[in-house]
Amino acid sequence: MSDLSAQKCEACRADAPKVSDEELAVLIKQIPDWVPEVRDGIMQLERVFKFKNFKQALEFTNKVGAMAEDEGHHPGLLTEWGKVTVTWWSHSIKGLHKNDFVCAAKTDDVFAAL
Ligand SMILES: C[C@H](O)[C@H](O)[C@H]1CNC2=NC(N)=NC(=O)C2=N1
Repeated sequence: MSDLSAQKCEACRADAPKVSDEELAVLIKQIPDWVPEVRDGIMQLERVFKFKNFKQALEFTNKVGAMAEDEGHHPGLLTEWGKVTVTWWSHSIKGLHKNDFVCAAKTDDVFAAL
């Protein structure tokens, strides 16, 4: 468990600050497999996880979904044969909040524990 994944998501209101470029540079080092990407003008974190078949991909998807419900913070999840694309961003601020880095780290932990 990393320093990030040991944290809990906090309530994120519309006026919460987005992670700055400097903060992003520090945080991303703790989740090196995630790629920051701007989509539809919104900065997001994305990682593709590979599996042997659809069943394993779906099992991972459900575990990430359960973690997200527990945190009250929800990702984009695209489940396909042999892969799941997970995308984290904060809808309320249309960008990245610390919560997204916490949940990306927790997603890594879910994968590592399979
Ligand atoms: C009302 C509810 O708490 C909010 O809509 C939460 C739920 N999950 C969320 N998930 C994400 N990724 N961003 C949000 O802003 C968000 N808001």
